[in-house]
Formats: sequence, C-alpha cells, structure tokens
Amino acid sequence: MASSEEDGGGNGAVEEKENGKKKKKLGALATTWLIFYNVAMTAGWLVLGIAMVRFYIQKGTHRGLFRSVQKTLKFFQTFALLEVIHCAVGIVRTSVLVTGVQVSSRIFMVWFIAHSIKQIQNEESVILFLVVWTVTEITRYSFYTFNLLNHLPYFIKWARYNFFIILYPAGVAGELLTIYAALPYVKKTGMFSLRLPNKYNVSFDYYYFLIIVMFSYVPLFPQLYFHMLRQRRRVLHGEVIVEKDD
Ligand SMILES: CCCCCCCCCCCCC/C=C/C(=O)SCCNC(=O)CCNC(=O)[C@H](O)C(C)(C)COP(=O)(O)OP(=O)(O)OC[C@H]1O[C@@H](n2cnc3c(N)ncnc32)[C@H](O)[C@@H]1OP(=O)(O)O
Repeated sequence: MASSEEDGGGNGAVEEKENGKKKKKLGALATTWLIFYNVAMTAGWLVLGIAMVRFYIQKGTHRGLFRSVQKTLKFFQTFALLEVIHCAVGIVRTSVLVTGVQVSSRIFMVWFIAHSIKQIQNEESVILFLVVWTVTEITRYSFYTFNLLNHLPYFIKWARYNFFIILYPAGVAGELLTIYAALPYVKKTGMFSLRLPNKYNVSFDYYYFLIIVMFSYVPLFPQLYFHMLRQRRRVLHGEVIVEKDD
C-alpha cells in the first residue's frame, strides 16, 4: 500500500505547509491547468506503455513495435513542448534552458530520427529509449499530479528521484545508438542536406550535423544529470529553502 509523505522520513507537516504556500502563489487557474496537463500526460504515457506490453505479448517480437505506437508517442512527446512554455511564463519553477534541452532532444529523436528514417525503427536501441522514456514519464507526471493534489505517496516521490540514476544513462545510450544506426542511411540518401551550388549559397550536411549532435551529449548530459542529482538531494534529503510568510 502507498504510504504518505510523512513516512518518508522528512518533516511532513512543514512540507505540506510549504506546498500549500507555493500553490497559493501559483494561483487556482495555473494549478488547475497543471493538474489537467499532468493527468493527461500520465494517462498518455500509460496508454503507450500498455500498448507496448500488449504488442510484445501478442507478437513476441519488438519488430513493428515503434510503428504500432508511433502516433501516441508523437502526440504526447510533442505536447511536452508546453513544458518549456510553463517554465517561460513562470508557472513551473524550473529552468527554461534545462527543460528546453530535455524536450528538444526528445522531439528531435522522435521526428527527425525515428519518424524520418524508417530503416532504423526496428533497432533494439529504439525500444530501449522508448521503454526508458515511458517508465520515466509515468513516474514523473504522476509525481507532479499527486504533488499538486497534496497527496504524494512516498514510493512515487522515491521513484521520481531514484529511477533516473539508471534510466537517464540507459535512455541516453538508446538515443546515441539509434542516431549511430541512422548515420549510414543519412549518408547514403543525403536527406535533409543542402549541397552547393544552390540559390542560397549555403550548404548543410545532416550526416555531420548528427555527429555534432552526438558529441553535444558529452557536455550537455552531465548538466542534466547533475541537475537531477541536486533535485534529489533537495527533495529526498531535505535540502529545502524555507520561504518566509508574505
Ligand atoms: C536540435 C537538436 C538538439 C539536440 C540536443 C542534444 C543534446 C542532448 C543532451 C542530453 C539529452 C538527454 C536525453 C534524455 C533522455 C531521457 O529522458 S532518458 C530517461 C530518463 N530521463 C529522466 O529521468 C528525465 C529527467 N529529467 C527531467 O525530469 C526533466 O526533464 C528536467 C527538466 C531535467 C526536470 O527538472 P526539474 O523540473 O527541475 O525537476 P523537478 O524536481 O521534477 O521539478 C522542479 C520543480 O518544478 C515543478 N514542476 C516541474 N514540472 C512540473 C509540472 N509539469 N507540473 C507541476 N509542477 C512541475 C516541480 O514540482 C518542482 O517544484 P518545487 O518542488 O516547488 O521546486
């Protein structure tokens, strides 16, 4: 059975008071919208997860799995662009930059890799990042929902701030291996590339762009990972900044 926040070892009463204060500042409209958004996203990723399990049980193979779930994936992952707006307008206390990198890398994987390069859709690495994203998002959005409703079961809070330790590197491995698998097709077809001479007098090579994207994980991923480790210390180990009453 789910235990309440108080069972988690933190000071439940203080946390609840803080939560209440934050929500008052957030405003009823913003809170209602965020609850709706997070419930919709939890449901969307749950549907995706169930569809993947059903597909695998029925077919006994991962081949064709991406094709069968792609519409749901594209819809909910693209919808997540709203998260950048939430940060930009200040209804969510998260950095626009951190959220922007996270969301844009996902959108890029969905639309400019997995959707555009059909030949790689059956790679095991695609299934790896799909499974990892699904587990992550079900946990993350249900965490936000219960938190906004002031009824956060401790195991969801624990899962939110522990699963990523393994899931983040696993997801990144899935994404990098998928981009790597796409390289030969991109080189062969010259897709999304612009060769000289052309009327704009500019050239763009998608193949080298993908290589640059792969290298950009080296400086960017540790920043996201350490951000999450800091969040983990703050939320699970009480490094909380207590704000004064207005
Ligand atoms: C053009 C091509 C570009 C390519 C670029 C390539 C470079 C790529 C480099 C790296 C790529 C990474 C790829 C990622 C892969 C994966 O996802 S793998 C799967 C594992 N992933 C994770 O575990 C994801 C972890 N990341 C996140 O959770 C977020 O994306 C985040 C932005 C990093 C989260 O940070 P943050 O929001 O700061 O943490 P929280 O503690 O959850 O939230 C902070 C506060 O904000 C509140 N909040 C946030 N969102 C909501 C919401 N939707 N609703 C309500 N409230 C929200 C939250 O409650 C916290 O509030 P306070 O407690 O009051 O502070």
